Amino acid sequence: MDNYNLVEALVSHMSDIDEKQLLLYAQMANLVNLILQLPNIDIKEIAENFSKFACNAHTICDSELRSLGTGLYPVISIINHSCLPNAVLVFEGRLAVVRAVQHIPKDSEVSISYVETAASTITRQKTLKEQYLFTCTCVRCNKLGQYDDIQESAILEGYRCRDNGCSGFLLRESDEKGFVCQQCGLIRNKEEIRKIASDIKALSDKALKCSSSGNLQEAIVLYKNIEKLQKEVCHPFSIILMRTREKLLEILMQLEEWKEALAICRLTIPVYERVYPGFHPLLGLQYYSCGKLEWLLGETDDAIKSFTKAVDILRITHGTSTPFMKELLMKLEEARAEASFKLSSREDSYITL
Ligand SMILES: C[S@@+](CC[C@H](N)C(=O)[O-])C[C@H]1O[C@@H](n2cnc3c(N)ncnc32)[C@H](O)[C@@H]1O
Repeated sequence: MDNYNLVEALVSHMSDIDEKQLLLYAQMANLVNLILQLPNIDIKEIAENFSKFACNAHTICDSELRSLGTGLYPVISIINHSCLPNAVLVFEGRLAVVRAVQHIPKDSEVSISYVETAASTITRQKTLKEQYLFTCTCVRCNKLGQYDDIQESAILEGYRCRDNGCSGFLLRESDEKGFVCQQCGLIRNKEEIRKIASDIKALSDKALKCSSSGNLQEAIVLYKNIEKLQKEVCHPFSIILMRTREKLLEILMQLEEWKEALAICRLTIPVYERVYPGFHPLLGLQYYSCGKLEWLLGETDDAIKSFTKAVDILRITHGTSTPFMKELLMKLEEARAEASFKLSSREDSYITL
């Protein structure tokens, strides 16, 4: 590396990590020493670099945010985290690009998110503390414990009301026997929820085994059953239900079950809009998937709407000059051309009649 002095300046948190982790880094450093056999090697420095890597490295993704590996970008590592960031980090090949997703006033700090933002405050804070060793005090985290934050967490990771027509969220009853809907007051029995949760767990274990062993047909059946059970217990805007649908979508796409895939993709959109608001790349990409499925299935007008929404977001997060964006813009143009061709053929047939 030409600019090792930048690595030297990175935060390592060596004094904050626990003994078990320290020992692991020391063992890894010894292994490096054994392999390299260099004279004057500083084992402590190598151990410290492992620690630096853990809290400064970024996941390198392709344009569709599929993970490709991990890399240390010392200049990008200057950027702090926020759960409501004003910028995103994307990769163009190996090149790391930070793009603003909102107006950033002069002299204010640029922030990106180190973690999945679609999670409750407690979950986000736990991940940040464990991996990056700090307590986040961003605008979202500062609401921890306030009614809005409790409501948001209960919607994202909690349970739904027993009445299917009610969109309320549930909180634990003071005597811990069940959960009370904060909208209609209905009580949901703890045992009923526990039973469904344990059925979901058993099915999830099986589904995971099936999908990793390539038994996709069986996996689909199991994920559909999981989705059915989760719909009974999870709030309609639950991210747990959303993750199951993402898994279903992924397998349906692999099996080329386009119609069912589109139905599932459409179900995820309102949840994505809620949990990835503004110019979030994941929302843009979900619109893009939706558009591709609609176009494939001949639903050209809907495809144009979805591609347009994808372009509106992804031109901000991904720029407009990458091959990925050029392909999306071309698809939008082709869909528009197809729609006008369909329209003119319809008009021609009216004239003939
Ligand atoms: C990639 S570095 C960011 C740059 C770092 N602040 C520095 O000065 O070198 C990640 C580390 O920065 C600190 N950090 C990042 N975001 C933070 C935030 N929102 N609040 C407090 N500390 C933060 C944490 O110590 C974290 O482990």
